[in-house]
Amino acid sequence: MAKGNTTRITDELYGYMLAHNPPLAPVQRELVETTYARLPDHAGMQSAEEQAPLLAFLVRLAGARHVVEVGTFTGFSALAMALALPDDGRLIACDVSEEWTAYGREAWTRAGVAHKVDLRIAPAVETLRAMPAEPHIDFAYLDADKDNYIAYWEELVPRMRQNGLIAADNVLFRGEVLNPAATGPAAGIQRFNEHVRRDERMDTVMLTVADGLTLARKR
Ligand SMILES: C[S@@+](CC[C@H](N)C(=O)[O-])C[C@H]1O[C@@H](n2cnc3c(N)ncnc32)[C@H](O)[C@@H]1O
Repeated sequence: MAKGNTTRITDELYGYMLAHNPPLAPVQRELVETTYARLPDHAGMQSAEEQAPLLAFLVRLAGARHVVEVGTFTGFSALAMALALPDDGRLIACDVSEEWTAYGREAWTRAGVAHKVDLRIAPAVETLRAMPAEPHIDFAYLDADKDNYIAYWEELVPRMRQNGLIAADNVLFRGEVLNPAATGPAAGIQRFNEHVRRDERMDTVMLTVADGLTLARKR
């Protein structure tokens, strides 16, 4: 075992970690359960439970008012960020699915945060390109189609204000990043990770949170 790789995350230890995080609000828990009950074939796309308090923490740490999410699905990560935003904060949530994001709309309304979420149904590259070009985004969460991660990154980075944060999900892609013959989304993540590593506009750190999470700060 490599030095530093000291703690194997068993199910029991994972449960311990969750139990020592802020608990999900009932509306968050219900959204997780509804997603798994209604969309069992797709629910694995939902961000991991511990990412909800982490995203809320990062939104608050960044003092964010302008947040962008690329990949909303049934709205779990958007709900966590919207709950953490101040009342005049705005989250632009990008997705292509009316069907999946409808679950999110319902949960955001029940949570009393729907007024903070501006859902844009369109390919996310188009939504990002239509946003003001100057640096104004405080926090961005990247969690959509992996082949386009570099395109999303290139639209986001110039629009991030100094010290603004980007969190990119699935950067370990269930370990497939190690596969030299990887194709499809895994290869997209491999290219993205190399691209990010060389980007001198941002400070970056890759973490073994959930399926791998890269955090980046605009210099
Ligand atoms: C991994 S899921 C997002 C999970 C979500 N962040 C959550 O925690 O529940 C990826 C989402 O990206 C969306 N997506 C895929 N291609 C897209 C594109 N070109 N533009 C915008 N959204 C896209 C899918 O519809 C899907 O809802």
